[in-house]
Amino acid sequence: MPEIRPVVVVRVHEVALKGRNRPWFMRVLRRNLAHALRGVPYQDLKLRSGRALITLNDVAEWSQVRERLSQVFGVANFSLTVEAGLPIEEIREAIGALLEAEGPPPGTFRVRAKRSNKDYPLISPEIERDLGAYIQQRTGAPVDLRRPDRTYRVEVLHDAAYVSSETIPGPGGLPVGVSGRVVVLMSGGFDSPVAVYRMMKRGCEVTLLHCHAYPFVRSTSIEKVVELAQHLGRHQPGMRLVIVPIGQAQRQIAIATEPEIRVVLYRRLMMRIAEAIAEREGAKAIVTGESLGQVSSQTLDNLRAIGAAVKLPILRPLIGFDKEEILAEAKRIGTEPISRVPDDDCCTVFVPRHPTTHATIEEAEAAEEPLDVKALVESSLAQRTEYRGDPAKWNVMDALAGAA
Ligand SMILES: Nc1ncnc2c1ncn2[C@@H]1O[C@H](COP(=O)(O)OP(=O)(O)OP(=O)(O)O)[C@@H](O)[C@H]1O
Repeated sequence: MPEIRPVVVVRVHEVALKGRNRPWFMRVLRRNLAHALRGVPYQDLKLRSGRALITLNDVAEWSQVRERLSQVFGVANFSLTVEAGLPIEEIREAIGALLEAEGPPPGTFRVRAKRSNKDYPLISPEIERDLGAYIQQRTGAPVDLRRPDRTYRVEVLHDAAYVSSETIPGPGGLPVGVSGRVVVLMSGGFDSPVAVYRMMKRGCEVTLLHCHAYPFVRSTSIEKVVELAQHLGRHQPGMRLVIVPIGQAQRQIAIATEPEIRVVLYRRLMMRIAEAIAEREGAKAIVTGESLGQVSSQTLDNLRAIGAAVKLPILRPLIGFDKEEILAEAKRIGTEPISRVPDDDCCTVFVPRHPTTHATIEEAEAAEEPLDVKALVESSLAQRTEYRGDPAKWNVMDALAGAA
């Protein structure tokens, strides 16, 4: 019996592998896998034939690796495998080792073979027949090609073969980093963290931006956003968070403008701050957690008046979602318990109970006329706190000191 070498085979969707971007795509995935596996002991992580192979020192490492891989976008599925040499006898032995470790199939079984090594002397159906006969002879289990109770998978690469019995679905999506960077406007609420998750799943690196009115209101939203960023940082190497106090700017807006339009003006201020940060960060779009008609500030008219303050595209991944759908996703991705903590929304300071629901761009621009908008953006930005590096080391006190 050969020594069992446990190797986790990580697979990506075929479609993502097409074209000239493939090597780069795989390198980004490799970086993200290494990030997800930090602190977990494993022997080696390498790329082979459009897969990532993680060699473990011991099968005992598997449960931790399995848990971490479920956080890595771009992973279609993965399996714990036994590595074998290329000769069919060695692949048989590896199947034997797998049967010894896991026991016989729970009922019927089939073998599925796939060759990236097209020079291999046997074609896939021949490999399947050979190994199927071997398993049958060893265990007596019957073959069922249509609806087997267990499928053994064999992947023949150029320098080794890998056999496995369980395929675990990954989160799918694209590796974080292949789609470019966005700035996400992040409150402490339920929606924006879900918007962050959605954008990361489509391959975007995110810089989070939180605006707050501390010390005019409590600091809870800042604490929540730092915690949310730490939680979401599991998916992205190099998470970034920028915290900007806008209480002073809001006060100046409140002095110079009618109450009904202030929420729209606060949002336009946030958009401009986001655009300034996007420029510094090399981000190509601004993202919000807005969903149409959810609250009074999210009517089509107001979204238009708010969006007109900036030139960058504004992406709203949740625009067509119901609150229940967003909440269900927030629970699934683990941000709901953090978002649930009550906080003070900075957009409610100095505003009436019934703000306008149908602002026009002209009204917003006219209301801003007495204000030096550029100076408001710059003075707010000057007080920002930037968090980079390992989110586990981020300290809320830095942002509070910056705003005091
Ligand atoms: N203090 C803030 N800092 C940065 N962005 C914010 C802030 N408040 C709101 N936003 C952005 O505006 C969007 C709409 O916020 P609003 O408070 O109107 O709705 P919401 O449904 O409560 O959203 P959320 O659940 O994300 O707070 C948020 O999803 C977020 O993208």
